[in-house]
Formats: sequence, structure tokens, C-alpha cells
Amino acid sequence: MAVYTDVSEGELAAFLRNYAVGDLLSYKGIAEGSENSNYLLHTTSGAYILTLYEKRVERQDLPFFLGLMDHLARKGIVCPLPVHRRDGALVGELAGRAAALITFLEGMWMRRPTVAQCREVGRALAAMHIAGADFPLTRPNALQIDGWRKLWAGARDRADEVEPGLVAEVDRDFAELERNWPENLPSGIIHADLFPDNVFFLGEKLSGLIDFYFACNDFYAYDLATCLNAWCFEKDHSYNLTKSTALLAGYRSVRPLEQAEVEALPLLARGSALRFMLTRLYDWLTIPDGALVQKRDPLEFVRRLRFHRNIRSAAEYGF
Ligand SMILES: Nc1ncnc2c1ncn2[C@@H]1O[C@H](COP(=O)(O)OP(=O)(O)O)[C@@H](O)[C@H]1O
Ligand SMILES: N[C@@H](CCOP(=O)(O)O)C(=O)O
Repeated sequence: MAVYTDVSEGELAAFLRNYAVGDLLSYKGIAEGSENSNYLLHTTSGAYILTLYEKRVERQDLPFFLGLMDHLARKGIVCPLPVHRRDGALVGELAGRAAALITFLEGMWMRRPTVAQCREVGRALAAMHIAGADFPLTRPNALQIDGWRKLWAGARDRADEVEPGLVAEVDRDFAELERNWPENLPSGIIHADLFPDNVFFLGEKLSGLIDFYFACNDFYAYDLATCLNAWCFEKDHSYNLTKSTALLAGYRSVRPLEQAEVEALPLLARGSALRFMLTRLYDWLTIPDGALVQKRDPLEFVRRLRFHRNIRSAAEYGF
């Protein structure tokens, strides 16, 4: 459960008086997510999500994230709309945190996505890349190699407690990724965390994308590589080629890939696996036991790293 910050009914009611959303009827903490504190609210005008921004979200980045949702929604990407306060601002303050209200999206995320749903995700990712191309704000990816280094510095000393030999293994990955990371691939706005829990479906039909709080400017193909990691491995850690073939085909049906992007995919997928392994490892080692947060297993992404290390050509992903 991700509720790091408790909110009292009194302070929430006072916070909501800054918005034209009617009176508070009910609210409850949401038992999903891991980065921010989220509450589902019902007011006399409808349902909303209240987010209190926690450790990995910089306040100065909020205009980018919230503006991006607004931009994408106007371009036909179904995603939450930030609600303006009466004074026009999108961000307020609640319980000592920066906080925002966004609209509630119908649908549910898929714990076992189907092949058809993987194809839909590929299409939606490409549509998002195209829709974001004229978004005027930019944000560098804070979780690129330099950011990974900082996480590693905070976790390296204890990494071998989680898996013996992990320090040496990850040090080698860093060296190779730093040496070979591509420099010039098509880039623009990417979601950067399009995991199944951030994509809603109503049946087989994709009904919306959420959680733009890692969005940034980076290679489009890196976002695609993250989707391969997030959608195409089964619970037993096997790679589902049918799903990845569908996801890639869905993506390419909306935005064709350049040959350089295809060729870079194994390295990008490896980098993406390292990135998610590192945030998970860092949290695994630093979030106290008993906190109301579900810690995610870093070893799932150590296995993905090993898988991508053995890929010899992008064709093995299902092109
Ligand atoms: N706009 C929304 N509509 C409906 N549910 C939402 C919305 N935004 C978030 N949620 C719910 O809150 C959960 C956590 O949101 P998310 O943005 O993924 O949090 P975090 O950034 O902490 O990971 C989601 O899994 C979903 O259940
Ligand atoms: N997707 C990341 C964790 C980020 O959490 P989210 O709830 O914001 O998607 C992972 O799986 O490590």
C-alpha cells in the first residue's frame, strides 16, 4: 500500500475548498502504487484522485507532469486531467506535501495481460510518443545512467546481501552500458514507467494511461524496451515471445521504428532492467519493514538483466 502521508478529514475538507469540486463525501487511501500517497475521493461532483508527492518527485517538475497530462488528454490520449484550483494553480499544499487533484479514470489494470492487451499497449505507447512530440516543456531523464549511479552508490554496499555476487555483476553491467549507450536515437516525451499497473482496461480495450511521474525526454525506443520488461515476462520469469511480438507490432503499426532503434533494443532493454532493479534494490534496502508500502522484488529485474545480456540480435524479441 502506498500511503506515506496521512490526511485528516478536516485538513482535506479545507484543501478542497480551494477547488470547485463540491463537498467531500468520502475518501480512502489507495492500496496500490509505490511512489506517492494516493487517495480516492468522492465529492458531490464526482470521483477524483488526490496525490501527495513524495520522495522521488521534485516539486519543480510538477508543472511538467501535470501539464503533460493536460496536453496528452487534449490530443486524444486517455489519461487523467489535472483539476485547476480556484486561483488557477494546479498544485497546492496538504499535510506538508505538494498535492494535486486529478480526474478518476474508469477501468482496471491487468495482473495477467493477454497478447491482445500487449498489442494495445504497444499502440498506446506509440500514440503517446506522437501526441507528446509538440509538448513545449522538457525534462531530462533523472533516471538515466548518472541517476542509476547515485542509486547504486546508496545500495552497493549491501547488494550482496540480496544476491551473493550481485555487486560484481552490476559493476560489469555499468561498465558495458556506459561504454555502449547510444547517443542519437529518435527521442521526445516518454512515459518511462508504463507497467501494467499504469494501464487501465475495460475488457480487452485499453481505457487509459496513468502515473506520468517519471515522464521525461529520452529515446522512444527506451520506453519501448521498458514495456518489453514490464509486459512480456511471465510470473515464472520466462520471456513470452508471443506477447513481445504483439507489443512490437502494435507499436510499429502506429510509429514505425528506424533500423538503429531496432538494433539498440537489446542494450536499451538491459539498461531499463538495470534502472528498475536499482530503484527496487534501493527501496528494498531503505524502506523500513512495516511501512505501508509493498516493496517490489529487485531480483525479478536481475533475471531480466541476465536475459537481455544473452540476446544476440533484436530479432529474438519478436521482430
Ligand atoms: N486517475 C486515476 N483514476 C483511477 N485510479 C487511479 C488514478 N490515478 C491513480 N489511480 C489509482 O492509484 C493507484 C496508484 O497510482 P499511481 O499513480 O500508480 O501511484 P504511484 O505513483 O505511487 O505508483 C493506481 O494503481 C490506481 O489504482
Ligand atoms: N514500476 C516500477 C515501480 C514504480 O511504481 P508504480 O506503481 O509507479 O508503477 C517497478 O515495477 O519497479
